[in-house]
Amino acid sequence: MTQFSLTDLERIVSERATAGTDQSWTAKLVAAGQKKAAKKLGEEAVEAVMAAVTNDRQNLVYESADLLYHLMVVLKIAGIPLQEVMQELERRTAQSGLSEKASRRDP
Ligand SMILES: N=c1c2ncn([C@@H]3O[C@H](COP(=O)(O)OP(=O)(O)OP(=O)(O)O)[C@@H](O)[C@H]3O)c2ncn1[C@@H]1O[C@H](COP(=O)(O)O)[C@@H](O)[C@H]1O
Repeated sequence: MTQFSLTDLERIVSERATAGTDQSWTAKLVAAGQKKAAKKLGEEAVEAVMAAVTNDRQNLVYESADLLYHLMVVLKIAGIPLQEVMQELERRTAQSGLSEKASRRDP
């Protein structure tokens, strides 16, 4: 069982964001801007979806790692701390997804 967490990844992304662009993919993406980073996030999401629908377990693990990493880069560029996302997830634990969906439905 690994001790590595998204908080560790957030710290690494934050540290690498200001590294030399010839030495760091993170720095390169951050320098390229949100449009490029978000595009990469979308590509990795599609790759994860493809792995899921083809039941490619090993690739789904690999693409999920790519997806989470690129999400951390996008959040970094947007200036959104992971903590804020976790707070939103925590807030949602008060209600099931189905009842939340029902509450949004037109009467
Ligand atoms: N987790 C990751 C991680 N996951 C994926 N990637 C990189 O994401 C890039 C995108 O992958 P693709 O195959 O889609 O890239 P590509 O086809 O070459 O991309 P294009 O040029 O076509 O846009 C690759 O260069 C991967 O190496 C990552 N790069 C960095 N990290 C973490 O960030 C740390 C710092 O990395 P650097 O910022 O590169 O020092 C690493 O030690 C890791 O912990």
